[in-house]
Amino acid sequence: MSIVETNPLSSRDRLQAAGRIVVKIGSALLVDQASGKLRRQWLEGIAADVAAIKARGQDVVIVSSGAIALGRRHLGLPKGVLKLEEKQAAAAVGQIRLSHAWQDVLGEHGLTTAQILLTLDDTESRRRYLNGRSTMATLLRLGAVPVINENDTVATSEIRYGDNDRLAARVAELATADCLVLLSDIDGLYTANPNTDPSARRLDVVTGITPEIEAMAGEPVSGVGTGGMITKVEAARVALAAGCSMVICAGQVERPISALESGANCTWFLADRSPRQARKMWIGGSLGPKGRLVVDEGAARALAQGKSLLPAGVRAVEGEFSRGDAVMVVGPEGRALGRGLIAYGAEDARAIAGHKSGEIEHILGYRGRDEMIHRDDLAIDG
Ligand SMILES: Nc1ncnc2c1ncn2[C@@H]1O[C@H](COP(=O)(O)OP(=O)(O)O)[C@@H](O)[C@H]1O
Ligand SMILES: N[C@@H](CCC(=O)OP(=O)(O)O)C(=O)O
Repeated sequence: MSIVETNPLSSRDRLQAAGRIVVKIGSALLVDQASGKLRRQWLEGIAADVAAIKARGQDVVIVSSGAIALGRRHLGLPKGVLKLEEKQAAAAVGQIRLSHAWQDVLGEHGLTTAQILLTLDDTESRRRYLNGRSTMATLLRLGAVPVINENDTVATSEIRYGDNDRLAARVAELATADCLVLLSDIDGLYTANPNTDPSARRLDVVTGITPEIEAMAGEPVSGVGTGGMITKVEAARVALAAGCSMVICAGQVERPISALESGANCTWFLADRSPRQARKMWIGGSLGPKGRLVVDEGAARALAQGKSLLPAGVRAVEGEFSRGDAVMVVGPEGRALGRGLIAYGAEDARAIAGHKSGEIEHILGYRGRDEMIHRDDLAIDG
């Protein structure tokens, strides 16, 4: 049975223990349904919450919906379901307003906002995923608050996440976050849709996405947003697999994250591994290696200590592969040491093998990564 009745740790403990938190905000919270206008005061409240988390030294990434809901009014589009091209046009108009609003409210707290618009391809294609990951890591290291949305204007139906719950889970994975907060119009997952079933009760904690949990979420709903509970449960599946715990709580209150920390109702979906462990399991287990790197004794020792693989320690590069592919790493006597995602294609890897990282730019004509395989992208055996 995967449903636990009580939550041994408080939400405050869980949120404060996280190094990196992704907060997903649905359209219905950001945009007033009747007027189609931005809910400015509410936005100021959430900005204050974000600033408080940042002040504790934690990283925050925001996944903000609302571009379509905000843009449609300015284009004079009718109420009701829009055609895809109308949604795309509305998103183009709404996104710029949404980003400005975030910049204003976060700027009040001295925070720098960074806009990232993603398409499904950006997280599903390994190469683009690695680029996104490294940009995200750099922004966070420099103290910015990334505000992310789907790039609705270019994403057509086959290549869309379609809802920001799943996008948020992919972002949590991309950012190696350990906590994903879904601010919703409801305070958690209920045993059935509480709007139609008065006997439905809210779960405090879920530890695995079983068919029973999926059945509770029911069918997707539509309104100003998209999704419903099923997309949140799917998001939980992705987040938990990435070692990121997820919480659903009500977002309508003035400072929803403060409210959560003060004990507001919610449902926690608890991960059973850390994001780092999850990533290593994924690299070690599910990716077929496309090539082999033979490393020297010094590099083998460094890898065993959890360090990155530098080009200087690579003696030979075998096989054909692209940047971001999985490769085997073997020691000087051919002993398998583990696997990793390589930062260079085969040709460039051969060119820089045996050279110091400082020579990369001179050899390749561009300044690539210092590491052949970064330690976060390595799964070393034993
Ligand atoms: N088992 C369930 N528990 C909670 N809500 C459910 C459940 N099944 C369906 N729902 C519906 O899903 C809605 C939340 O999804 P949605 O409105 O898309 O949220 P958001 O706008 O925050 O993304 C709830 O308000 C409720 O109507
Ligand atoms: N990317 C879209 C939002 C899609 C979406 O999932 O909305 P919601 O269900 O309100 O989180 C937009 O900005 O309008």
